[in-house]
Amino acid sequence: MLGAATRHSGFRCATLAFLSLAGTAAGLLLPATLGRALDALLTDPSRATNWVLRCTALMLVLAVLDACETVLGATTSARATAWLRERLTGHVLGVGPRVGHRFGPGELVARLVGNAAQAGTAPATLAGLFAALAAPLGAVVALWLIDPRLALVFLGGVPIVVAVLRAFARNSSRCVARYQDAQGRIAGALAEAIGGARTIAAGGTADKEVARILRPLPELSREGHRMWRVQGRAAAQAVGVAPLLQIAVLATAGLLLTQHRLSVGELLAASRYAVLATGVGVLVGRLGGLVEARASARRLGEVLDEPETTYRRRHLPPGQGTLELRAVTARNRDGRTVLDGVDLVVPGGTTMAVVGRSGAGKSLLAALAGRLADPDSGEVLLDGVPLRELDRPTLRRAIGYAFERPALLGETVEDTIGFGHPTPPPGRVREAARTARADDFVRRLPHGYATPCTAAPLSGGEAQRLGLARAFARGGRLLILDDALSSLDTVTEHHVTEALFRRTPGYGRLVVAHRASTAARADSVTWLDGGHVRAVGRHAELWAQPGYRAVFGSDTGDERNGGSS
Ligand SMILES: Nc1ncnc2c1ncn2[C@@H]1O[C@H](COP(=O)(O)OP(=O)(O)OP(=O)(O)O)[C@@H](O)[C@H]1O
Repeated sequence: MLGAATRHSGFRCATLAFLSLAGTAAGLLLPATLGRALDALLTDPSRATNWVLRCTALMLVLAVLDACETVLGATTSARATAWLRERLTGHVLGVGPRVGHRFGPGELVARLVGNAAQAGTAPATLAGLFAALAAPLGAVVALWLIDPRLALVFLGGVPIVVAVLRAFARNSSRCVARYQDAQGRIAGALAEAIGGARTIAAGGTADKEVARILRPLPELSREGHRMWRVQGRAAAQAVGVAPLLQIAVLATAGLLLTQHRLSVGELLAASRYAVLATGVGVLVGRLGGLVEARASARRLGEVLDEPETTYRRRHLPPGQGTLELRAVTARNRDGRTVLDGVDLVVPGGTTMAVVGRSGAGKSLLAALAGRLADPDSGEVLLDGVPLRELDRPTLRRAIGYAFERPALLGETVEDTIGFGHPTPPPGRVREAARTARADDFVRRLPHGYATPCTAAPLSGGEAQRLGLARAFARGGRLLILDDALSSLDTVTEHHVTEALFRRTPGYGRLVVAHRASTAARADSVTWLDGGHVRAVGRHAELWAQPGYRAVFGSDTGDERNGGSS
């Protein structure tokens, strides 16, 4: 993941590394130039101006390079973050609902926002790290050039510095990973609570919820403190070692000066190179940044590892939306088999209701029927073609969905009904709204169909009618309603199902139903029980069985005709 982000910012990263290295080179030249200027001032003042001017030029170059590095570093991080977020968002939507089931919306948002921003700093940090490494290395070489003994004295203390840095990288990466996990859990619980705000308010459990959301807080605090301790320890050890090394180099340089092997200027240069060579503080900072970026990238990588749904290139032959499930087995995310070898045919041009007790797998079957999920084994076919072999536009044009709680996406009410690709023409949107019995209430909204969704507070039934209108407007040869009629009043439900179930040739309908009235109007009913299809038949025939009646919470025959006749 880090490699991909760095490759994406390749040119900027290379420029940044070049600027950082140029800054390091200028920084390394400065002590030698200062030393020369000092020697010239002491021995031959006529040459001193020249050296002083060189020192001034180097300082100017350093200031300009530093400014460029700051701007380029910030924009490189911003661009890498934007690229990561775009890639991740595309991937999450490409995988489909499965990824939401695995990570939860809060955790995904935390990764997409927080972790992507941290991982996005990696290319700039990496470029800076090279420069931060080059400075001490260059300083040691400079010490060697002044006098090899100075470099040897310094190198004697290097193993301690390396040990400090290694311990820092190892310990801090553990703390950072745990810290980010705790952050993700808080975000996940918060998103759940926001989604369930009504339930929490009704239950009067706000305080308990706050406690639940913030449960990982002590762990967060513990890991945060541990991180500071690791960083503090590394800095303290570095601070302890650095002055000792600097004094050793300076003492050696002083000795060499008394033996006339070094000039005063070289002593000055050596003292500054000793400071540069022990500049572990910058390295610790850069290394810390890289550790955080790596931990974040690991969390993004987990999301990207979730395989995207793949499509093939087949198209559909002419047909009326015949749906077929062949030996379909599907498990939930805990590995429990929900549907076990289900065989089912919904003949084109007919309506089939799917009924069963809560948790029987009706919604899962609806998801498999339109390839919102793939079965673990078996095959789902539309007009004889396996769904896995269809190309995406063909699949999505052929199958329309309406859900129990439709998401009202789009700017206006008209947008939300026409949501999808291609956008249906306005005439079709109105017609679909009339079929779904949504036209009346939409026209009563402040700006009718142009009312922004945010300014249209809708009841559950109204939202469901917009969801139904969306499915009708999109058309297609198979329409799947997953409990999409549950919030409609019985009169509206009657009208909608009449319009929907009217023997309209040309497309099939699969309707997850909880009400006997809905099942009664379908051409046939599939009764799911214990992972299997227990029976397929007409509602009136199945009603004779007590087990079937119990699905609707009734053991009397009163609802035989759906209670609506
Ligand atoms: N798209 C899906 N992918 C994987 N598992 C799913 C999917 N939809 C539902 N499940 C799982 O299938 C099991 C049955 O849930 P499902 O929602 O299908 O039952 P249901 O019969 O529709 O229940 P209810 O009438 O209460 O809505 C659950 O364990 C659920 O987590």
